[in-house]
Amino acid sequence: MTKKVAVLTSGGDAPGMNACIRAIVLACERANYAVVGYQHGYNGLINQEYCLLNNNQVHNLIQRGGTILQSARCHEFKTDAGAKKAAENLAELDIDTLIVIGGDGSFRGADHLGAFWSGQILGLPGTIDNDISGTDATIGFYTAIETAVSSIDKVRDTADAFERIFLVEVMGRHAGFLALRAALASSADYVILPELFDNPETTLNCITTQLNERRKQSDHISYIIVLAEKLWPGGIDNLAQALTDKTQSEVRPVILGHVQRGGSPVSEDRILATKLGAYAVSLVSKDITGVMLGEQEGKIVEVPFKMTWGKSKPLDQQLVTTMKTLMNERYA
Ligand SMILES: Nc1ncnc2c1ncn2[C@@H]1O[C@H](COP(=O)(O)OP(=O)(O)O)[C@@H](O)[C@H]1O
Ligand SMILES: O=P(O)(O)OC[C@H]1O[C@](O)(COP(=O)(O)O)[C@@H](O)[C@@H]1O
Repeated sequence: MTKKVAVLTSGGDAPGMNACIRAIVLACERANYAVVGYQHGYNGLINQEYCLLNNNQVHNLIQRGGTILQSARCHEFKTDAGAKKAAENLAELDIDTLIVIGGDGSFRGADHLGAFWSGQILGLPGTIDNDISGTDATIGFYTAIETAVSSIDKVRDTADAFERIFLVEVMGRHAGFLALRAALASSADYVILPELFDNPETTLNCITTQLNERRKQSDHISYIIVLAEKLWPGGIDNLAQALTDKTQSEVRPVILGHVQRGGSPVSEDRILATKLGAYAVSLVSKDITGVMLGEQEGKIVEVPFKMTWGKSKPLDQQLVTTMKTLMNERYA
């Protein structure tokens, strides 16, 4: 074995992380590199908790959600002592390359580790939120959209049957990528996004105006509002109450929650994960470190870790315009 590669998954798990691990293991086997899987995110690095990976472990894996290495958040890794311990453990195992599959927090961690360990560190974007600068999409994003859309389709069935207003909260941490796409693809009536949120009163007035316009057209309407998480002051129940008070209508809140993190990855996530995983292994022994590998317009790009969380990634402006025309500003 000429090189030793380690891989871990960190932060919020995302569908496609397993597909990525599989690609790394198979590409390493082809290159005759040994592969170590650290478990429980950065906790595994600090506690020297690992397993050897070969093609037996990754057989029949590409379609499975979650991550066979488990994921976690790890406060100790943010300290110098934690990162130093991780560096010692990597040196003890003679690791040449560490591949971190995770979100922007995990890349801050990877960057921090680089101050204590001189081995090669590569990052692969894995999060349902798609909130990482430097890549058009993240592993898990497409599956989470499908999950949210199929759930909202079901909500619409009961919303129509009862002619009710429904609020559906989707994940995204502080970013609206998932909410915007889920709302458009499920033909929701209104979407409340962090990037465009003005204030509660303005938003309530817009929704009420829309409802009044719709009621002029028909006495029997249902109405679906998609809400990005952590956005409405006091949470989704407060919004439900405010809407009930303002419209005298029945409003029901639904929080999709962690359902959006699970399930079998859709083909776009499997392909992105496979492409980036195999490409990461092709960089082993090259003089490239401290970068995330992302995809921009179909091409793989190498983005320094510091650029992945630096500036906030903009929403697709064409989608925003479409959303405004067909949804939020339909009667403006
Ligand atoms: N500033 C930081 N310094 C060192 N490690 C960090 C830093 N920020 C995050 N991490 C590590 O990365 C882990 C995952 O980050 P988190 O933000 O929770 O998820 P994600 O990677 O999905 O964005 C954290 O639990 C911590 O171990
Ligand atoms: O699993 P937890 O700790 O409740 O975290 C929930 C958060 O994790 C996510 O599902 C994924 O976020 P990260 O990928 O940044 O970890 C967010 O959408 C959500 O806000």
